[in-house]
Amino acid sequence: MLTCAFAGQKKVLAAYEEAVKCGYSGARAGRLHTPHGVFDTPMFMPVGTQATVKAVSPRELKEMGAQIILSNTYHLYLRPGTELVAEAGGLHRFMDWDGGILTDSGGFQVFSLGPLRKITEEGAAFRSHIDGSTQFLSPEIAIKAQMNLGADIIMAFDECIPYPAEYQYAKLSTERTTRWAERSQKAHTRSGQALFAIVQGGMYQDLRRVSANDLVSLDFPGYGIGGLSVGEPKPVMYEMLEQTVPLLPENKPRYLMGVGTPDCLVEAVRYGIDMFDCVFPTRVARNGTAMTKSGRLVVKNAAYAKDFLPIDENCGCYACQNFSRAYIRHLLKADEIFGLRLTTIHNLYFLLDFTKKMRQAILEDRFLSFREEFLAQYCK
Ligand SMILES: N#Cc1ccc(CCNc2nc3cc4nc(N)[nH]c(=O)c4cc3[nH]2)cc1
Ligand SMILES: [Zn+2]
Repeated sequence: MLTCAFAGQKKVLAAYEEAVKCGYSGARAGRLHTPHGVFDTPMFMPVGTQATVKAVSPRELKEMGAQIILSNTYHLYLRPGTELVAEAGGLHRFMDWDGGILTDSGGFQVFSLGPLRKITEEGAAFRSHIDGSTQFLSPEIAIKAQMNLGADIIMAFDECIPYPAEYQYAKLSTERTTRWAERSQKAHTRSGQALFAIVQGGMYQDLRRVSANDLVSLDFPGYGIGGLSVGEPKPVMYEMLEQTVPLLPENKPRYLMGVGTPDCLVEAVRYGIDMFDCVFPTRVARNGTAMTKSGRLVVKNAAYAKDFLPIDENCGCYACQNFSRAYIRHLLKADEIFGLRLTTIHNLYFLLDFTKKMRQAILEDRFLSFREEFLAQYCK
């Protein structure tokens, strides 16, 4: 079963002005117990949408410190089918990954990938982005699919409310997501696997509070915070976190879905978030952009043609330990696959290492100064 122990940062605010300006820090360092191991939080989960984290191997993921990776039910349901994965022995065996796996329920993909979708109380009808066939997902179907895949943590079927959305639509959708969470819970019969609910509510403080309270009363082992990182301004995302996180049980993990960049991670950790996932590091890597503590470095740019330094001299990743910006730029310009492999390895290592540094700062009770120093150097 999933259990957590969190060592929160001391609640005592330092006497000086900055601490009050920064506000209370809800940052905490936890340990997540799953059937595939005990994992440290805060954590970043590399995204392996179609049962592979694009361009890197399970061995490389392990070497860079990945603990839990994310896969998408929507994609694996459409191709190759979750029954096939079950026949192969489940997702861990299928992709040869012995760490933790979390599967998203499809709630986001159906509403962002599947064209011509129709939502009813029963579920969501949509057209497959692969072959245009008419498909249907409901809480029961999504949970059955995730039990077939056999992830350690699975997500309730929900609707990710688009941004912006009218209050009345957000209200009705959030209430339906809560009913779908209850149906997900009833359909979930696989022991040893944790089902997280997903808090919705759009960008409305009152709906966020109602959603959180209703889902907490259904007593899930962990909580995703959905409906964010959907185009809203970052201050609005932080405001929704401020309204939502304090209502969630302190002894259960909080997972902010679809986030993302180190500035958002450090702010969300301050509000008490433990888990993150995002395609950002792997997607921008394939466009030749590297993530650094000072912001993005577009390795493909001509400026790096004769730059024989690594992407980041202080980075311990395979790319920075062995190759120069000039070499990686050459590979990217030549469309050599190894080039985007190296940028992907660097970006994933950067975020995984960043969460490790945040955890250490929390354990040493210096998270707020760590946050201040990082944000002062990082340009978005
Ligand atoms: N590069 C790049 C890049 C591409 C997309 C994004 C946005 C990711 N945001 C996001 N993922 C989500 C997944 C989600 N899954 C579910 N089931 N429900 C959500 O409300 C939800 C909300 C999300 N918001 C961020 C960066
Ligand atoms: Zn590196």
